[in-house]
Amino acid sequence: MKWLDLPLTHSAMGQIHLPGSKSISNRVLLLSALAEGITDISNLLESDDTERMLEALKILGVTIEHSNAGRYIVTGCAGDFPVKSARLFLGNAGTAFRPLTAVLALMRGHYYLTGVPRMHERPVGDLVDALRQIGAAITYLGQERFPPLEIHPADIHPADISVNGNISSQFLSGLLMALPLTGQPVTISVNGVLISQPYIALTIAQMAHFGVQVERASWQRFTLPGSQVYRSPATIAVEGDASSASYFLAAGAIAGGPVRVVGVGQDSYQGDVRFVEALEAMGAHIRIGDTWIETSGSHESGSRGLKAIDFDCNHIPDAAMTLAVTALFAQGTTTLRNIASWRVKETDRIAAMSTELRKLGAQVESGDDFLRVTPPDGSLVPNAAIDTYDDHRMAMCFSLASFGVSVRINDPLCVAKTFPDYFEKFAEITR
Ligand SMILES: O=C(O)C1=C[C@@H](OP(=O)(O)O)[C@@H](O)[C@H](O)C1
Ligand SMILES: C=C(OP(=O)(O)O)C(=O)O
Repeated sequence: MKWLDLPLTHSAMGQIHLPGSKSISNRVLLLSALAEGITDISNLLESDDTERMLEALKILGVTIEHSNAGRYIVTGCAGDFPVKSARLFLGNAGTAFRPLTAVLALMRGHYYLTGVPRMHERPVGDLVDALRQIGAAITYLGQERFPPLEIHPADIHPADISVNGNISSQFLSGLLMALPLTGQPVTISVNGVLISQPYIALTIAQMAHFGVQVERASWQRFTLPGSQVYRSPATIAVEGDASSASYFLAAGAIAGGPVRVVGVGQDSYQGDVRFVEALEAMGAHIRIGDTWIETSGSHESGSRGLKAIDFDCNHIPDAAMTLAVTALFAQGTTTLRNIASWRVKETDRIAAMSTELRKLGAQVESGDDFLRVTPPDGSLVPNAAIDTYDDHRMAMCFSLASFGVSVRINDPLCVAKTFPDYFEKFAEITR
C-alpha cells in the first residue's frame, strides 16, 4: 500500500486492547533464551522488531515454539548459545541489535550482525568501546562506530567498565543483560548524562524476573555482584505497549473521548505511561486503573481545546513524538526539550517531524535537542501528503492530524516495526 487517506474525523471514543510492549518482549525473549529452564511467554508483541529477535535466537540454536497468538515457549540455553558461527539480520530493531551485540561479544563465537541501511547509520560505537574494555574483539565492517559488525572469538577479562550514556540507553541495557554471563562481579559507570533512564529501570526489572539482581547506587553506577545465573520464571505475561498507547490516549485528549487503553496501568514498568502527565498538563482528563488508562478532552474535534506546554521529554523519547502532533490541537506554542536522541532513531526525527508538521500549516522551530510547534492561525492545511521516512512512529503520530483535517499517510505499512494493525485499531476509535 503506497498511501492511506484518512478522512476528517469528528470524535474519538472506545476501548483498545494494546499489543505487547516491544521493549519488554525483546528483553524477555533474550533473557528466556539465556536462562536455565523453559519460559512460557504470553502476549508477546508480534511485529517486525520482535520477529528479528526471534529469528536471531533460533539461528543461534535456541528452541522456540509458537503455540497460539502471542504465546511462545522458549527453552533456555543456560547462558551459552549452541551455535558459534552465524550471520544475523536485525532489521532496524535497536532492542535486538544492541543487546545481542553485547551478549554475542561474550560467546567465544564468530558472528556477523547486520541490519537495514538505516540501522547502519545508527551509532553503536559507545557499546563497542565498552565491550573492548573487557577484551571483546569486534570490528566495524562499514563505517567506523556503526553497524554492520563482525564479532570474533575472544578471551573476556571481566573488569569494571564505563559506557557513554548520552546517545542511547540501549548500550547500558545491553551491557547489564550480558555481563552476568561472565559470572564475575563487574561495575559499570556511566559517562555523562544517562538518557532514556526509564528503559534502564525496565531492564533491571526484567533481569530481576529472571533471578539476577543489579545493585545501583545512582543512575551513574551499576554493580553486578557475580555468581548469578538467569533462571526462568516459568511463565511471564508481557504488558501492553505504553508507547503504542500514546496515540490512542492523545486521540481521547484531542477529540472528546473517553478513549481507554487496556494492558497498561498505574504500576506499569514502562516509562512511556508518564506521557499522560504531559496530556494532563495540556488540560486532558486522565483516569488510571491497575490495567487501563483512559483520557478525555474537549468534545469539538480540532477545536484546540488543549493548552500548549513546555516539556522535558528525556524520560519519554518515543511518546514525545505523539506530543509533537498533539501540539497541533493546543492553543499557543508547545516546546519539547531534551530530544537530541531523536536524530539517531528510525530517521532524523527532529528533521522529519519539522518538515511534516509544516505541511499541515504549523510553524516549527527546531535545534539540536528541541522542537517548538505553533499551530496555524486558522485550520490545518487539508489533504497534506505526510511522508513517514520508514518510521513507524511518524505514521502513527500523524494519524492524529485527521482530527483536524483530512490527511494522507504515505507508506503506512512501516507501522509493522511495532504495531502491524495500527490503522485498523485507530479506525475502531474514530467516529
Ligand atoms: O531500551 C529500549 O527498549 C528502548 C530505549 C529507547 O531508546 P534510546 O535509549 O536509544 O533512547 C527507546 O527509544 C526505544 O524505542 C526502546
Ligand atoms: C527508537 C525506536 O526503536 P529502536 O528500538 O529500534 O531504538 C522506537 O521504537 O521508537
